[in-house]
Amino acid sequence: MRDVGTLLEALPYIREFHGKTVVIKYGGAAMNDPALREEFARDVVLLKYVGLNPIIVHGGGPDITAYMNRLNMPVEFIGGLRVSDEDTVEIAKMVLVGKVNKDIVGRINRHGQPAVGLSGDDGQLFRVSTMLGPGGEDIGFVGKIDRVDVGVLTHIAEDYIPVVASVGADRTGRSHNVNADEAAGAIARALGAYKVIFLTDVAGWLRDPADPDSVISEAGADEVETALEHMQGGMRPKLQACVEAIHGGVTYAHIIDGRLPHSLLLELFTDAGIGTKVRPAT
Ligand SMILES: Nc1ncnc2c1ncn2[C@@H]1O[C@H](COP(=O)(O)OP(=O)(O)O)[C@@H](O)[C@H]1O
Ligand SMILES: CC(=O)N[C@@H](CCC(=O)OP(=O)(O)O)C(=O)O
Repeated sequence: MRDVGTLLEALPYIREFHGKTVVIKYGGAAMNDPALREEFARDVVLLKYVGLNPIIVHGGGPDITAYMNRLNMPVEFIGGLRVSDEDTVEIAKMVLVGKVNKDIVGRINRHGQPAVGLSGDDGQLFRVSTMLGPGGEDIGFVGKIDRVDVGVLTHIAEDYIPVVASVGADRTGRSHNVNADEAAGAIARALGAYKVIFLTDVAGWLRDPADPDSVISEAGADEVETALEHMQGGMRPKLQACVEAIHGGVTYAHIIDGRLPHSLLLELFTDAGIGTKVRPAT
């Protein structure tokens, strides 16, 4: 009975989300654990089967750091963004496009839906300009997405699940490393997505980062903007991306715990939402 109850609980959500675009930022723990990687791919395939239009944007920061360590390269983050010289961008591109992207595409394919991997360069999906750190610091070739070619994504999404790696070039063709949260927010905004969902390695946005039980379950974009004035670390680009997505017309942005098996399905299809939900300002 419990199983059929779960299905019945999901039905109104399946109806609500049918045909809607959901941008999913895949990163954190859900990406590092092989069993969770497999479950994530299966969940995404299920979303496509029940009529949603999932667009995947992935990170891979820990993998980039691991390769930089192997090469004895210095690793530095400012405000959650990796300081990126030319060599760092090259490593980020190799790891994200060559390794992580293909792993995700392969898994989704194997679960029964064809996926296509893209970076900002493919079909000129997006163009970037060099951005500064939160205090106006020079952080190298870190890109902010200026323009997304929505046509490329909508075209591909008709038949495939797009899987986007967050590297792209500026108008002169110079490659930049883009934080994957920023990329997901910009893509959700450009597409006018219904939702953008960030999977990460904590339970959500925590009132006290040292207290895992202090999840803020719901916040307006205005409250998030105020908090951003004093925030550092990996949650910063995520919340920034939530605000930008909401300002761009995305209805809801969610930050959820990727360590929890099937967190994506729980967030979308059950009454008890998980993590942090960011809504338009009230
Ligand atoms: N207020 C906060 N709430 C939650 N996490 C925070 C907060 N402040 C800083 N963080 C840090 O942000 C991290 C998540 O960002 P990040 O490591 O970039 O994740 P991902 O790889 O999923 O993009 C958390 O593991 C935590 O260490
Ligand atoms: C500029 C910048 O910070 N780029 C990120 C890109 C990957 C990423 O965002 O990965 P996660 O989502 O797993 O953190 C980086 O180099 O780590």
